[in-house]
Amino acid sequence: MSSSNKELKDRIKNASDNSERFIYQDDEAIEKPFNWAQMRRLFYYMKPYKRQLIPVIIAMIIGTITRLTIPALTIMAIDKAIDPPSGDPSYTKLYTIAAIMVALFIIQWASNSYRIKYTNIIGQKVIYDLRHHLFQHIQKLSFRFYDKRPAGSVLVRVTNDVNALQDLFTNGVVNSLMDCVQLVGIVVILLAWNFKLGLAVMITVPIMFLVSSTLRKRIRFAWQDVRKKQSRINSHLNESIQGMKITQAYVQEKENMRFFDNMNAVNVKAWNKASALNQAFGPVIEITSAIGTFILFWYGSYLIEHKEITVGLLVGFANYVGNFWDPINRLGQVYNQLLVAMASSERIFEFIDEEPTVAELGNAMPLASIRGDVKFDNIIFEYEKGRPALHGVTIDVKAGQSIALVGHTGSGKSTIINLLCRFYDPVQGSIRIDGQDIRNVTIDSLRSQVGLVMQDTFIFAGTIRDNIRYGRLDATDNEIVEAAKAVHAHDFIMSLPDGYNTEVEERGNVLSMGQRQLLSFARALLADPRVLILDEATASIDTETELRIQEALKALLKGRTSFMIAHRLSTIRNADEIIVLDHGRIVEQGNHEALIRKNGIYNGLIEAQYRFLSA
Ligand SMILES: Nc1ncnc2c1ncn2[C@@H]1O[C@H](COP(=O)(O)OP(=O)(O)OP(=O)(O)O)[C@@H](O)[C@H]1O
Repeated sequence: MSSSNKELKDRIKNASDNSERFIYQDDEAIEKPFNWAQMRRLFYYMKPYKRQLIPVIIAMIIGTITRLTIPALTIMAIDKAIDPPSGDPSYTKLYTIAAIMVALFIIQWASNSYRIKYTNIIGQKVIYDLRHHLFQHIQKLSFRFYDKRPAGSVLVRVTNDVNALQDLFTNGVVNSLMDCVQLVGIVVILLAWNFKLGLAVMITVPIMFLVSSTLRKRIRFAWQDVRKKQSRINSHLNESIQGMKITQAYVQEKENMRFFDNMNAVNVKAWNKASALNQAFGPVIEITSAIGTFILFWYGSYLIEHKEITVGLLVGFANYVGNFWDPINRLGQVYNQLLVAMASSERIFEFIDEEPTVAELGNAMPLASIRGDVKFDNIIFEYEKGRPALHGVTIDVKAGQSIALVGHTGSGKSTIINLLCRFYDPVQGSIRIDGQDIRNVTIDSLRSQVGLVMQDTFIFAGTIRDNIRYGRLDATDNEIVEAAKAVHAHDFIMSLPDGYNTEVEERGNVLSMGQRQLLSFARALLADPRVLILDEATASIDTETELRIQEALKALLKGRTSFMIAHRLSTIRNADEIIVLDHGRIVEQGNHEALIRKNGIYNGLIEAQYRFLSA
């Protein structure tokens, strides 16, 4: 429901940042001082397009020369053709000058069009390269990097920060070069034609510069504030949408709305302020340039009276002075862009300079086809210095064996699988597959032979078929169906409206938990890894699905070495070996019967968690 005008006005007036419930990290680039080293680094991205830039710069020079020539022709038209000293107007001269002017306008138009078109094309290529480089790099970064940052902040750098450089690369660089040439050209011409009048006209330049830079600075800060507010709205929206189910479940809609309204109003308030400042800019500039024009005509007519200049020259001066403020204005704008670009590029380079903590050795060899023997040798690992998550874990697994990892929450089960996939490297000890230390082999060759089925099955937006194919992109449709059949997913897929062509949304919200599990099994089976890691879903499912999943698991695990973070008793029971973890240590090990007989920690865990199932 919309609020009344007065209510809305009051809300905007009283909106305040301080009433915020959550703290959002500001992820918008503010500005940074100019930094040459960074600028050089940015320009490095333009290097591949050096040759393409040459015709653009030539077009820019032609455009500038023609622009500077046209007012000179106006003077000529007045002083030599319309009102020559002889007092006898010459139409032939006038037509010739007019024809030259038309030709120059056409040349100017053509060169400007060329320049604008190609600066945009080159700029977009540079932005493409930069985004490509950044994304390529962040894909290589290790889990430690992502542990420290919310996904949103990574996203902002790949999108907003790169976008912030767009203007600089597409228009900024070439246009400012053009503006500088034009400014210097005008100053030289004006002073050469009439030093005194030139100087008089330029008195307003420092005033204009001072006024414009002060005002611009305030406008810049005001818009930055708007962006900050908008980015908070984005963060809040992102969180709200993701947490919508919880909001509705806890009936927090009203509170959420109140909070959102405040943010919304804070944003409008900031926008109003920035926009008011923006509107003040135009008149201030116009008044200053009007003062310049006044000086020109006042002093110019004085000089005409004293026969120091001609009428044509005064008209020419007026023309040039008119062309004077635009470049000054644009240079001010580019300066603003540059400061924001400094902040954005600093943030981009911070990511690009980040080295993956799990690095591939220079002489790493691809891991040859493995059998699947896995050995953890006295592994010590810590996520944060001084807080070990694993204290000397040794596990020896023969190819084809299935291992169930059990233990209380936080006992180190996921850590073991993180290390086996080499998402992190141990602080001490080694992990060997078929006798080879996994640090000595290429990461791709390792991960392509170690399959991972996560608890939170990730379903991508696309068809069911594409989602299964993600396991092996060159799999045929037939292989996909075979994999689905093997893990008993075929029947439910066929019952969907379009079978394998059914479109599923990102994260697969339309599929049930069990169905998602089966899809991820099919995906893993297609990839056919020798070593399989499975983080079993914790959600309880009905007995029929449970049975189907157990059947599917059997098919999936057959002939593979497997590590399972098992939550279901049926899965744990079927494992060849159960490893019981407690606070990062292996405290018990053996098969289900042996461990139950032992009547130790495992028995306690099973008693506590699965009593109702095993009864
Ligand atoms: N990214 C991380 N950064 C810092 N500490 C972490 C990180 N991930 C896990 N830990 C810590 O390491 C320890 C082991 O965690 P791990 O995730 O391996 O436990 P888990 O047995 O898999 O638990 P759960 O059953 O709840 O998933 C815990 O104390 C946890 O707080």
